[in-house]
Amino acid sequence: MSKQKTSLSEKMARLKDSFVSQLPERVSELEDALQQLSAPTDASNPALCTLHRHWHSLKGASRIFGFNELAKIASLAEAELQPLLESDNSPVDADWLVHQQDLVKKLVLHFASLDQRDGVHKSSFQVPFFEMGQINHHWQELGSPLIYVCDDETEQVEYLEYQLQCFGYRVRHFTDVDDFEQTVMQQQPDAIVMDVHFPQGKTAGTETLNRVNQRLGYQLPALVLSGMEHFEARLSAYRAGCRSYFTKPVKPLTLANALDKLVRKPETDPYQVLIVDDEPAVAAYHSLILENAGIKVRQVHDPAEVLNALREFTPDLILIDVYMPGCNGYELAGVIRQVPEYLGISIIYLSSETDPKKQLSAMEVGVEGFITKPVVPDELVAAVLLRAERMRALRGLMTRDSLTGLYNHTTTTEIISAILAQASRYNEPLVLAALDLDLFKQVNDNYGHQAGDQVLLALSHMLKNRLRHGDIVGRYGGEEFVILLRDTDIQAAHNLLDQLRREFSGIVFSAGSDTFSCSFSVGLSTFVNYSTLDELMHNADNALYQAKELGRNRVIACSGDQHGD
Ligand SMILES: Nc1nc2c(ncn2[C@@H]2O[C@H](COP(=O)(O)OP(=O)(O)OP(=O)(O)O)[C@@H](O)[C@H]2O)c(=O)[nH]1
Repeated sequence: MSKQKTSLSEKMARLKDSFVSQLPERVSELEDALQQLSAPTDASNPALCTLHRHWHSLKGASRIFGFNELAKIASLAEAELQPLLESDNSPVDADWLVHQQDLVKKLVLHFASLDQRDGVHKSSFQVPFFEMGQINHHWQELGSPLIYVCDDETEQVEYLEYQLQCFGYRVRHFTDVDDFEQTVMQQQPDAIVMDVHFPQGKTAGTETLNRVNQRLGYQLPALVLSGMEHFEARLSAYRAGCRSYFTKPVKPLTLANALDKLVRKPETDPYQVLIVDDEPAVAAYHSLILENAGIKVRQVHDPAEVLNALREFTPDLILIDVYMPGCNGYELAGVIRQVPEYLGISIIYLSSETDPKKQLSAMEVGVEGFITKPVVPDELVAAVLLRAERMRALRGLMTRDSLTGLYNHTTTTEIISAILAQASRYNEPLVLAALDLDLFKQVNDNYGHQAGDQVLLALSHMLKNRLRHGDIVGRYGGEEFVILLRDTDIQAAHNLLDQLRREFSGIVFSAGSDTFSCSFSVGLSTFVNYSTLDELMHNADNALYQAKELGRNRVIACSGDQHGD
């Protein structure tokens, strides 16, 4: 068992112990509620509600921690309460009360028998469900993706290697399949571009790939780039796990897009979930399950605190318990839905309520689903991931530019403004770059709008691959981009953008039989404490204007900044 699994099961065992140690308190709460009901009063309903809440939550927690007998007793008691709750203020009869008290006694007896069995709650705690798949963090390494290109046609490959580097890939070239095999067994790349035909055989390339996959025990992300078009070559590629097959010559952008799909990093920001449950142990239990799947969780135990929590924590999804004191889950969902900014957040009930009618009416306040406790951990993770992914995808449609996938104008402005406010507080050095493609109208006019789109795609591709995770890139307008480089001074920003400028102008685009290149100009401005986004943009735009005036294809820093062209 891995270290992580051990510590998880330890945490789970601690939660279970804490549930057990709180049982006497739960029993006295039940006894108090029954005591109140036995006193002759007109207002029996609030006491009935309290009693119902105690039984209900005991049922849920007992099921979660595997105390089935306790859960059965609580469930029976809860069912007996139901008709009384549904009929307005009908009196509680003596027999009914005695039966409820008997159930509490039964609970106490069962609890005592548990306690006599030495260490039962510790040793009986099994967490086999934590054997579920761990998140693959293989992609999250720093730097540009590393590509192995295995092809014995040196000239063609050198050209391709250069082009892929312009798109932000690191490339290592092998002309011999044996060399490739030896290296790949020691260091695996992010993706492979493999030829099929080598001196060792007609399908030696794909056979090598197949063998490597078998030796490693998993499939490396790979695609085939071959001069051969026949079926045997394609079949061997498929058998080696290559779902993409390109015949030479291939456009560098086409290949870069295919590689992008192979090496695409999953969302680097973990999904965020807010759990609202008045039972700290139950909230902690669900929290552990989700955290184990790489999800970031915040717990709130008092419904009145939810709006405060939402001001600091932006969840993709909120999981709400239904039965809570003061404000039930349905009411809380309604309150959250009153706030327009939170209308888009998915809300799911996590409750032991199994009555389908109640579940259905609970969803009327704009709640997306009902997960019944006790949950199967894998199912909870799957349900949460599914909705969180959808939520992110919807958010993506609103915040991203549809052609390039970069932030759109509005979102870029919002994100950069928020970062500037933070940078003022921490004195973080920042540089804003305004980037504009040169003579782009001519590209469209000479080679067509589609060719122009390819240039925009290539540029955004390069920027995404080459900038650091915390940097912000947005498509500000048609052929204008804005970049915020964090924790960077003007000199370093100048060097980086100048390097990108040189590489980008080296990309060869093709339109029909024509080929062409394209360049861009950049204006830079530095962030000084208290400067606003408008000021920064204004300064960067002035510098960009100068760059265009001076002949384009250059990077200029705003004259107030130390570094010129
Ligand atoms: N293909 C394509 N073209 C676009 C898109 N958005 C804007 N454009 C084009 O970008 C061109 C911008 O042209 P101009 O503003 O005259 O600038 P320029 O030709 O790049 O000249 P300089 O900026 O002075 O170097 C226009 O022809 C727009 O139609 C787009 O999404 N796709």
